[in-house]
Amino acid sequence: MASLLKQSVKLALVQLACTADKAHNLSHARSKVLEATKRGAKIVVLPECFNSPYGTKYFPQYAETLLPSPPTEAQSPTFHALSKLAKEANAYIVGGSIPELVEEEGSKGGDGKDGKKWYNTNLTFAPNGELLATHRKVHLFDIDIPGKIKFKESDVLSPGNKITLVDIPEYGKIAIAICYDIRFPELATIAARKGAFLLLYPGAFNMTTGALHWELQARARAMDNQVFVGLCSPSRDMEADYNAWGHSMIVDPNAEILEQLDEKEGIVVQELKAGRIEEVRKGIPLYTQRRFDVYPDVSEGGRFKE
Ligand SMILES: O=C(O)CCC(=O)C(=O)O
Repeated sequence: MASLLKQSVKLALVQLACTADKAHNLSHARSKVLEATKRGAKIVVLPECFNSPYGTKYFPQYAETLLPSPPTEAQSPTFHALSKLAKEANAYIVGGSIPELVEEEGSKGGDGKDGKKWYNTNLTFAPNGELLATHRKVHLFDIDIPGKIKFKESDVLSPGNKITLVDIPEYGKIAIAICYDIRFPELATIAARKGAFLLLYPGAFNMTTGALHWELQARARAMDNQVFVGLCSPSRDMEADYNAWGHSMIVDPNAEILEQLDEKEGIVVQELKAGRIEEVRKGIPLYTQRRFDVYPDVSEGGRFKE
């Protein structure tokens, strides 16, 4: 059987200390990505909102315009910094996420936003500096756990509307989604059934749900789908408004944690081995045991019939 991951590859997750200074965040990200590629990484991931603080009040302030693509340097310094960096590092850069602004001319939606829409958007670049894919966070982080945490991204952000699968010719397909997206297993399952060997989630869980669900979600998505999973967080800053959980980690297709950081800044680098997915799937052959005569294949748009 052909290996889903065509050849072994080193994956790096950069758990970056993100500040309120965008220019600093970009140059700091550059030095950490170059550190990762010196260690042999060929795919390097940055965290959610790596160029800004995380919080609804910050999204409009830090947002960049990405369309029409390519944007000018003034419209999106981050687009250009990542594109240059991918070339310099000679690696695929999965650029975490940034707040994106889309202005629809002449449209005033009556929502007080004057035709402006903001998204939480990933940009992924190839080693030649070309933009390979964008993913706008599909599931917005709206939660309210009394006495613990209340967050409502949808106060400001609009949701994306697609599953993002990126075909990397030398390695195979990777899926990119953002943070809260991990809580929706259908998205992961569809990506895996469409042939992804790796699910990547730039994310910034918090002190409440991080402790409860971060590792569990990572291992669950790997276990359900028998693929590699990478979660990349900012490091924790107790002086910031939002305290990220950290604990970036890479999980293998058998749901074993290959490496996990603590809350401090750091880099995870691990080799994803070609053939490992097939080895795990041979041992526990879920892929040939599914019962699409009993329940539908969500990756084929099947509907449940009673
Ligand atoms: O799902 C969670 O508990 C946290 C999600 C989150 O922090 C985010 O989507 O940014």
